[in-house]
Amino acid sequence: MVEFDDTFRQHLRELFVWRRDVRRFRADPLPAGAIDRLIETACLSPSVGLSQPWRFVTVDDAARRRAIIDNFTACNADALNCYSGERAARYATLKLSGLEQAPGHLAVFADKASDIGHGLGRATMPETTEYSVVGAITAMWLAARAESIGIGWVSILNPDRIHAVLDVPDTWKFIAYLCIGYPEVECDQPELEQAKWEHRRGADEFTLRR
Ligand SMILES: Cc1cc2c(cc1C)N(C[C@H](O)[C@H](O)[C@H](O)COP(=O)(O)O)c1[nH]c(=O)[nH]c(=O)c1N2
Repeated sequence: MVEFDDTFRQHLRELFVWRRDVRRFRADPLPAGAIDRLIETACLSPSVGLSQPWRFVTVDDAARRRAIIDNFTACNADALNCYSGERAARYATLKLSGLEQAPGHLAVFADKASDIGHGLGRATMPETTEYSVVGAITAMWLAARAESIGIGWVSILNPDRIHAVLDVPDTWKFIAYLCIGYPEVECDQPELEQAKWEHRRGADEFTLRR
C-alpha cells in the first residue's frame, strides 16, 4: 500500500500550478528516451472499458515537420481573419505554437475502430474514446513538467491534412499535436493571461449546486 503525505500533496499542487502550455523552447535536445517514457506514463491513464484508444506518432522527418508547420501557418492566418479590430491586433501578437523550435514533435490520435475493451462504456457515448485520449495527454503534460519538460498543444491545424502528412489509418481521429522540449522560462501564469487575451477564473464560476 502506497501512502502520499502532506509534503507530496503540496508538491503535487505545485505541479498543477506550474504546468504550462509551452510555446517557447530552448534549443537543447531532450534526453534519449524522454518521449517514450512520457508515452509510457500516459498509458497508465484511465480509458473507457480499458480500451487504451491513444495512438502516438513521433514526428522526426524534416519534410513532414515542415508540412505541419506550413499547415499551422495557413490555419493561423485563417484564424486571424475571424477577428477584427483590437482583438485581431492582439491575436496577431500571440505566439501560438513552438513548432519551429521544439526538439520533440508528437501527434496523438484516438483509434475509433479498436476492439480493445470490447465496446464497454462506449455504446451510448462513443465520444468517450476521445475523452480517454485527452485524459492521457493531460497526464503526460503533468509528468513532463515533473521532469522540467514543457509541452505545447497545437490545435490550429487541419485534421485531414495532418492525416495525410503522417499517413495514419483512416479510423484514427486526430486529437492533438504536441511540441515537446525544455521551456525558455518557467511561469505560474498562463501565457494567454500574460498577453491579456484571457484570464484564469476560479472554480465558483463553473460550479452549480443543486
Ligand atoms: C484542447 C487544447 C487545444 C489547445 C490548447 C489547449 C488545449 C487543452 N492550447 C493551450 C491553451 O492555450 C492553454 O492551455 C491555456 O491558455 C491555459 O494555459 P496553461 O496551459 O495553464 O499554461 C493551445 N495553445 C496554443 O498556443 N495553440 C493552440 O493551438 C492550443 N490549442
